[in-house]
Amino acid sequence: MSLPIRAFIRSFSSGSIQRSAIKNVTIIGGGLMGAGIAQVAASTGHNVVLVDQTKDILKKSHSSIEKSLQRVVKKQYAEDPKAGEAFMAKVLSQLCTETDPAAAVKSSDLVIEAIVENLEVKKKLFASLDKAAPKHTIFASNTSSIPIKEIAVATKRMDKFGGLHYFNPVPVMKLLEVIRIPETSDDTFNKLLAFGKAMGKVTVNCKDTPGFIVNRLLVPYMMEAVRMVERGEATPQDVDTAMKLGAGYPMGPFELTDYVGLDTCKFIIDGWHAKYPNNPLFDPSPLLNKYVAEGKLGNKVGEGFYKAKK
Ligand SMILES: CC(=O)CC(=O)SCCNC(=O)CCNC(=O)[C@H](O)C(C)(C)COP(=O)(O)OP(=O)(O)OC[C@H]1O[C@@H](n2cnc3c(N)ncnc32)[C@H](O)[C@@H]1OP(=O)(O)O
Ligand SMILES: NC(=O)C1=CN([C@@H]2O[C@H](COP(=O)(O)OP(=O)(O)OC[C@H]3O[C@@H](n4cnc5c(N)ncnc54)[C@H](O)[C@@H]3O)[C@@H](O)[C@H]2O)C=CC1
Repeated sequence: MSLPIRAFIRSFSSGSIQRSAIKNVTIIGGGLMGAGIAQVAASTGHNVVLVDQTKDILKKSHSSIEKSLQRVVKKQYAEDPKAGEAFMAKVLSQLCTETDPAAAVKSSDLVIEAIVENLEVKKKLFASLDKAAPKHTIFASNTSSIPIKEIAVATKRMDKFGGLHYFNPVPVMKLLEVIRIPETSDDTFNKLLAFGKAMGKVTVNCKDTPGFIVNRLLVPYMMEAVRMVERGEATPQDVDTAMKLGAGYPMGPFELTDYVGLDTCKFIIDGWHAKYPNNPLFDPSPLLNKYVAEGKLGNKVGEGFYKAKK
């Protein structure tokens, strides 16, 4: 592990991370992102309720959190396994699961939504949460590509609405994009920034523009790599090798697409294409569509452009 990541993870357990006004956090969606956000929020002293549609899904979320925590603890507490066990028990004791979103937000200071990248589904969820959550509760979406304002209009608390965009894998990636819409109050925005810092993340302020900062640059790059293969100019393997060894990226664009999820990439690009049909950077890709139609969604299902390593 590189030193900065080690120091970052160490700060979880040493209590050196800043505190924020937000203590009780509800995370809706226990997939790739929601599980990671829940893990880091609980590791940094927050009480976390993780919500998904079924108990079976939540069992998988819990076991992925345990595995990821074990990776952290194995390295962090290599010389003191007992303290590692205590840390892990403490983190897990601050995390519970729930299938009823309305029950899960009853004493929540902050709700972070990390469900499927679909505007209508997100709006429906937030409209119902708006009725169930206390007045003071702040709402945030982890959307990769949907304008925050288009989600926020489903609620009557746009002043308490913003975006918290995390990066995969959440326990390792240090960045958090904090997005405000014109209606977001200064108080809400400052609380979101403080919460991000309390989670040990470095925050950047973003406007509600397509893809915020990172995805506006990263997704067109990933899509152009797919188009390069569609045009028969190179193989995925050669593109990945080239970008890792020639540009110093930790993963090539095809490895990264498998890691993010081909379905998520398709949701992003299709959404942007529908909104900005004349921008060639947002053109859909027949090859990506084919893989998604075949159910090759990436590492989360065992296969995408590559077969996932066991
Ligand atoms: C789509 C969106 O909206 C936004 C997005 O998220 S875009 C995607 C952004 N993410 C990226 O770009 C990721 C790019 N890839 C990387 O940075 C790296 O390949 C990686 C951090 C994922 C893995 O790093 P690696 O060196 O190849 O592998 P690995 O050795 O397994 O992991 C590095 C360290 O992180 C730790 N780690 C990796 N995944 C982990 C996880 N899920 N939980 C806990 N620890 C983890 C490992 O234990 C390892 O620690 P040591 O160095 O102490 O051994
Ligand atoms: N995959 C990535 O690298 C990143 C994804 N995101 C965004 O995070 C969100 C989630 O993405 P992933 O975690 O990758 O998806 P995922 O497919 O791994 O997980 C989504 C989870 O949400 C659950 N879900 C769906 N509808 C629900 C509902 N109405 N109520 C409760 N749970 C529901 C699903 O059962 C699933 O477990 C998306 O908006 C995505 O764009 C953001 C950053 C990175």
